[in-house]
Amino acid sequence: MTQPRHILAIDQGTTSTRCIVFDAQARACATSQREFAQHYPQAGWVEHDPEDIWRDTLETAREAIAQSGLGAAAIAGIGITNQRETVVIWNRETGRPIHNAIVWQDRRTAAACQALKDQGVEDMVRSRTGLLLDPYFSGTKVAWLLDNVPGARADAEAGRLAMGTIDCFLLWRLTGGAVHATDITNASRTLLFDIHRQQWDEELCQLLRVPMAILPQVTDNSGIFGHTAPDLFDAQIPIAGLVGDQQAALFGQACFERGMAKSTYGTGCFMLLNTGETAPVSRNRLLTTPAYRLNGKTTYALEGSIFVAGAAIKWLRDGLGIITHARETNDMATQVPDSHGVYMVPAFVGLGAPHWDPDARGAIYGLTLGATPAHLARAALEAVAYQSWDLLEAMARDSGAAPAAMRVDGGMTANDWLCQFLADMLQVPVERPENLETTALGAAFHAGLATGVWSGLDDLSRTWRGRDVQQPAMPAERRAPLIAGWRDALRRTLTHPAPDAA
Ligand SMILES: Nc1ncnc2c1ncn2[C@@H]1O[C@H](COP(=O)(O)OP(=O)(O)O)[C@@H](O)[C@H]1O
Ligand SMILES: O=P(O)(O)OC[C@H](O)CO
Repeated sequence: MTQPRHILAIDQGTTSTRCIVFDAQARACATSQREFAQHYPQAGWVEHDPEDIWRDTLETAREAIAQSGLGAAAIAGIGITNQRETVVIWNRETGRPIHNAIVWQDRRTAAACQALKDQGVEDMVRSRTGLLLDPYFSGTKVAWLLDNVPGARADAEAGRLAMGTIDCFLLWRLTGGAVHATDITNASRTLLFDIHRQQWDEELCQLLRVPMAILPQVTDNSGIFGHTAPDLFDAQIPIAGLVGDQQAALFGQACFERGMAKSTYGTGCFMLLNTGETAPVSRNRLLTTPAYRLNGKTTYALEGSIFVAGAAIKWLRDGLGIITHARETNDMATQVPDSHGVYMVPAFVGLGAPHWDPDARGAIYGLTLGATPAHLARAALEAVAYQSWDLLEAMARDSGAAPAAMRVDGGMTANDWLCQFLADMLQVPVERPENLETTALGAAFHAGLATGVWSGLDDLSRTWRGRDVQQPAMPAERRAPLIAGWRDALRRTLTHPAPDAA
């Protein structure tokens, strides 16, 4: 039989799960996708049912393989990429989760984070993990589960429970409970992992009250981590790539050189800048995060995380009912010459980088009787670009220079108007790739490296194909007052004064 040359990528995102089969030219040849339920048990809380995630993963994987016309035996490997920080705890014996997954957007541990800050440990946590004390990250969510599910803490201490981010949970299920492992990009988002020594940190585990017995083994991004259980597909497939979704997008965009950057516009927006082998501590409240580890060698990135991007467009549709489809916002934004002074600060779940204000809430300023749905839609899109500018500015201050270009991807980048406004605000060319599914592609790349479909990073770089480039075109005298208006709206929304920039 000929050597298998296709890869199945599993992209388990915040609102949907999709599986894509890629060929050796990095072209998608089959796709299957499902949206799944979001649970909001209290204001600021967000949960997912891990059984929904598992069911959708298995069904979409089977559908994509069937649609490709290939059998499972023709799949060289599976690459898993996932919404990061979202955490599940399950029983090792039964494999059943003890509670719903707590999602990255969930704010229930804001008080726990504040209590840790009051102990004066944030600088120590930052220097070891590259993160800040914010409910976004998994560690305080794990402690919440152990404290609130009856019997969980005792079970965890006795080694009966396992914890994992979604990659880890899916790897466990796909291997029939044989492998409890996660990769470095996911481990690094827990607040429990030292990104310099590259191991779980005993002191941090004690500080966050997480027993080390529940933690998974930490791996490179590319390697053979296990095989699918015999009853799942018509052949056992190696699981050969594991990577958090934003690091996957950086990899899928072929940003392998120091100084290259990408920004992904889905539910949230995540901008990552490759910093090479150095892990700089940000002076501007950005995160330092491993981008990938191959053969034990780590490449790092600076990251800016915005919690709400496309989610604001979803709110225009589902909350306000002023649009029927997200794509309508493109035409609405072009129907009006400007936002009519309307600014939206989409702090629906607090604000992430560079402000880190979990208590801020969304606001709309500048409403007059002349404001229309088109102005609101335009303000929601503009907010995404203004927030991106805040990140880029922080990155440029940290690294000495802005990247030469920004590679963009994610569902929102189908919006041409947004891409041009982004270029105008960022003042760098905005490059869209031919394949907008860069997250899934990044996971496929990792799995393909481990299974010999691709030979190395140069081979992967050759597969990257640009679709178009938006050049900055707005005159400075028009841009400056827009940014000033945004800054003013932001200042009115923050619950604490903006930290001084370094
Ligand atoms: N043409 C568009 N204009 C603006 N927003 C869009 C457009 N198409 C999709 N979106 C938004 O993009 C998001 C979906 O992007 P996607 O990358 O699939 O997200 P995720 O992976 O986070 O689930 C949704 O929030 C949707 O509202
Ligand atoms: O599911 P996405 O694509 O919105 O990504 C979520 C991020 O990984 C959260 O850190």
